[in-house]
Amino acid sequence: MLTVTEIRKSFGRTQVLDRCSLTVEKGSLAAVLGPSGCGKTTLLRIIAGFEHADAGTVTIGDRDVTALPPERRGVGIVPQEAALFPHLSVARNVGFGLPRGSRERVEECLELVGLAGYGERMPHELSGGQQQRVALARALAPRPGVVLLDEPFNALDRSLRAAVRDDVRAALERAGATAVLVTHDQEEALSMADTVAVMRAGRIVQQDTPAAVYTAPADLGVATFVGEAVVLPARATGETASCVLGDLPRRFPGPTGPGHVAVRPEQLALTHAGDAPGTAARGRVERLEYFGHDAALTVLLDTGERLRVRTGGDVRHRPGDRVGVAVRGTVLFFPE
Ligand SMILES: Nc1ncnc2c1ncn2[C@@H]1O[C@H](COP(=O)(O)OP(=O)(O)OP(=O)(O)O)[C@@H](O)[C@H]1O
Repeated sequence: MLTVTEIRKSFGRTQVLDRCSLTVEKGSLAAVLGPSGCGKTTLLRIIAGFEHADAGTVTIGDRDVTALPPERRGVGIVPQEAALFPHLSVARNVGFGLPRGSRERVEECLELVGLAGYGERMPHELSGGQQQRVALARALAPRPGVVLLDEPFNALDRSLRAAVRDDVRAALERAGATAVLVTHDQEEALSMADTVAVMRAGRIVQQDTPAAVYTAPADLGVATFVGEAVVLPARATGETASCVLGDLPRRFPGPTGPGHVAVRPEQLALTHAGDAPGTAARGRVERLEYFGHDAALTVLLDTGERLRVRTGGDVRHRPGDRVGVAVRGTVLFFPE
């Protein structure tokens, strides 16, 4: 288990981490998700020991490693680009940090990442995805207490990314590794991790399962950063939130007052204008983006707001059409 408690870090006058806390259960993968510049890399560097925190602690298992140098922490790192030694074979790259005569462990680690039999190849004979898996094998080889992955799929092209993600996830699972993945890609975080830690301005503002972060975001910022959301001014009473889309049931009933609702695009349904009873809002389709498996329609409401609505691949509305908008399910309300 990895525990990061109340870390603070400033560079000069700029505070980069502000009471930053993170917990990763043994054998699980946590994704640290946040926009560029929020402090993700600094947090990783502090866990690895390349950077010293101004305050706070880092514990791995039952060891407080806060004051230890990197080589005594038992942390493995997979950098953004594999950074293999080009003149060493795959096996020698993986065995680099191990005592002599560790051939069996090298083989075992290559098998973990699905590259059994590749030991004698040279790095340039591998694809980008295979190189990244070798980098993971190298990080796992000394049996580290924690593996840190710093945006490890950035250098890979899109078509390769999903497959390499699956391979890396499976290898980490087989190795029983406790791992932290840093990413600014929400789909990557939601699909790969056991928990997602959402980072903003040097703090983890919410850490929970992917489903909980998506369906019960801690605040409006998390709701809009993790997944798309249509945000509208609203007024809540206990059970409902009223906005231009009608009086909508709240997912979490709470106090009365002004604030905002967040509606996921897949909760919005379009009807042919006027023909559905109970339609609270009407407007006109402005734009259609077709993605094959689904599509997004931008609707300009008669009241002036714009909504982005997700529909299935079978699109029944065209730009210029008059439509009604209905909301399915419950909505999130955030008081002001
Ligand atoms: N050694 C340093 N000296 C001064 N400022 C630094 C240093 N390292 C990082 N910073 C600043 O700290 C802030 C956070 O940087 P960090 O690299 O941790 O963010 P990040 O979330 O990893 O961003 P990205 O996703 O773009 O890599 C930035 O404003 C950066 O300029």
